Amino acid sequence: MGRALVRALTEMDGVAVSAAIEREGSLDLGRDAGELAGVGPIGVRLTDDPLTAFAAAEGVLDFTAPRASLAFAELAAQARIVHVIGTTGWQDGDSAPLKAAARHARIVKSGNMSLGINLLAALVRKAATALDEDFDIEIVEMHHRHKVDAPSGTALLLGEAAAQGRWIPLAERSVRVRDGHTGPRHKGDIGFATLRGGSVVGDHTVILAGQGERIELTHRAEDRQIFARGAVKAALWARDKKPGLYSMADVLGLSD
Ligand SMILES: NC(=O)C1=CN([C@@H]2O[C@H](COP(=O)(O)OP(=O)(O)OC[C@H]3O[C@@H](n4cnc5c(N)ncnc54)[C@H](OP(=O)(O)O)[C@@H]3O)[C@@H](O)[C@H]2O)C=CC1
Ligand SMILES: O=C(O)C1=N[C@H](C(=O)O)C[C@H](O)C1
Repeated sequence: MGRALVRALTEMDGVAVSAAIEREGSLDLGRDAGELAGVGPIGVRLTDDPLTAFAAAEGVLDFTAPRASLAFAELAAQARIVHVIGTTGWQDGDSAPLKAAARHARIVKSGNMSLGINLLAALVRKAATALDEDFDIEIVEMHHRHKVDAPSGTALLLGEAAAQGRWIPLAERSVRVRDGHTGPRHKGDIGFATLRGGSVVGDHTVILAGQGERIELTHRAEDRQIFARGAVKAALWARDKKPGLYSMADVLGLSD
């Protein structure tokens, strides 16, 4: 995503790359971020010094790993800047430190930065409300072979939308793995299925399966630039907002 973000930042108006961060020891440190992203040199060399980078920036676009994003949120709070978090794979205990950082930083966090998925989430919420528990909800996702977390952040976002539509807590009703003699499906559960392989950018389908009929709502991401452009849009949106924890639905005007 780092390369996609640099490409988006060089293509879009009103933004510029002030720094690009890699981990200590990375072989790419010192290389030009634009050259790595395939857009030619932009005069910004990869650094492993986030403190200096954050101090000089108005916002940070962060697609890394939960531990790194938590550390970056603390730095964004100290620098009082915008922090856009696309990272997925969060654990239960991660939300408290993020909320603490959002007292000073303007944080936009979403498992998916695309317009299409956030619109799909709104449709799923509506469908889950309209169709009662006689319609079983299952969420299927497929991603490229390099993805390390499951279910995807997007699948969980869509599951949350379905749970909101049904007024149920997702954590208590989600079934994330099935194996062996599982017994019959429990009415009202929200199931997840994960596929991994090849170069798939990101496919998500929410199935509402009833007796004798089935609705399938699908989004297929074809290009990672949709996530990068969404992240830049989120940063520009958050620039004049108060400190807080926002979602991509807030950015796109899709929240209730
Ligand atoms: N919300 C959205 O719309 C989207 C979210 N994502 C999510 O973004 C994340 C990244 O995805 P992707 O780019 O494919 O993954 P990659 O593994 O290709 O990239 C993650 C990068 O973060 C770097 N990184 C990890 N920890 C640190 C650290 N402490 N300091 C500096 N750099 C660090 C990694 O370095 P190293 O290789 O050295 O570990 C790596 O270069 C995932 O969680 C993915 O699910 C992806 C696409 C869209
Ligand atoms: O790792 C990815 O590639 C993606 N991750 C996000 C997720 O976990 O949902 C968003 C997108 O689907 C691509």
